[in-house]
Amino acid sequence: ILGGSEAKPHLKPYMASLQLDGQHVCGGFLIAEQWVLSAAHCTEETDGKVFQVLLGAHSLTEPEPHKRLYRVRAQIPHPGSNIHNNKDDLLLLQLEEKAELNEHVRVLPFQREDRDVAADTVCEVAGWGTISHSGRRPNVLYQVERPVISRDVCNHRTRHDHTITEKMMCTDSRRKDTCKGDSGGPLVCNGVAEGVVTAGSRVCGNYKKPAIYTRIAPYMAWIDSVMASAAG
Ligand SMILES: O=C(O)c1[nH]c2ccc(F)cc2c1NC(=O)[C@H]1C[C@@H]1c1ccccc1
Repeated sequence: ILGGSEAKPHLKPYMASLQLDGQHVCGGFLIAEQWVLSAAHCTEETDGKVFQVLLGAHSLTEPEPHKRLYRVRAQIPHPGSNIHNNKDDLLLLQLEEKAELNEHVRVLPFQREDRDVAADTVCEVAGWGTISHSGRRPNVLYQVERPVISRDVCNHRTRHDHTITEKMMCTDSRRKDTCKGDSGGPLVCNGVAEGVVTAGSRVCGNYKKPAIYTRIAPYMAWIDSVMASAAG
C-alpha cells in the first residue's frame, strides 16, 4: 500500500495473508467460513506449491492471540485466468477446516448485484504489500482510501488503453495506491467487497496507470458453484 497508513488492528478481520514457507505472497479475504478469495496470478511462480492462509493477523511477524495459519485443501483459479492478461484473475482457496470466527476473524460479504460502483465513490483497500517505491515490506497491515474512476477514463489511450473489461474496475492511483503484495485483497466500498486487487505486475503510484480490480459480482455464479460443489 503506497501513501496509506497502518490499519487499526483487527478492524479488517476478513483480511488474509497467502503465504509460502512463512513468507507473505498475496492478500485475500474470507468470503465464507472455509473459503478465501484472492487473485489467480498469485499462484504463478509458486511451481505448484500450495499456500497457507494466515487469518486474524495484524502483524505478520509478532505473536498475536487470534493469529492462526490454516492449511489449504484446494486452490481453484478461475478457468479463464491466464498469464497473458488480467482477465478472470480470481483464485478460490478452500481451507482444510472451517475458520474459527471471532472478533478478529470474520467473513466479508461481497457484492452480488452486477452494477458498476459510481465514479468518485471512495472505497478502501488494505494489504501487507510494499509501502514505498523502494519496495519496503511492512510487517503490519496498511490501508488506504481510493476513489473509483470510470471505466471510460481508465480505458483512455494514455491510461489502460481499452484493456479494462466490464468485469474490471479502477481506482485513482495518484500517489496513494495498491502495490506488489496487495494483490488478492478486497476493494471495500460501503462495507461490501466490490473488487479484488489484480495481481498482474503494474507500476504503483503513477496516476497514468490506475489500479485495476476484478469486479466480484460478475463471478457470483462461479464462486457459489465452486463452494457448493466442494462443500462438506
Ligand atoms: O502482489 C502481486 O501483484 C503479485 N503478483 C504475483 C504473481 C506471481 C507471484 F509469484 C507473486 C505475485 C505477487 N506478489 C508478490 O510478488 C509478493 C512477494 C511480494 C511481496 C511484496 C510486498 C510484501 C511482501 C511480499
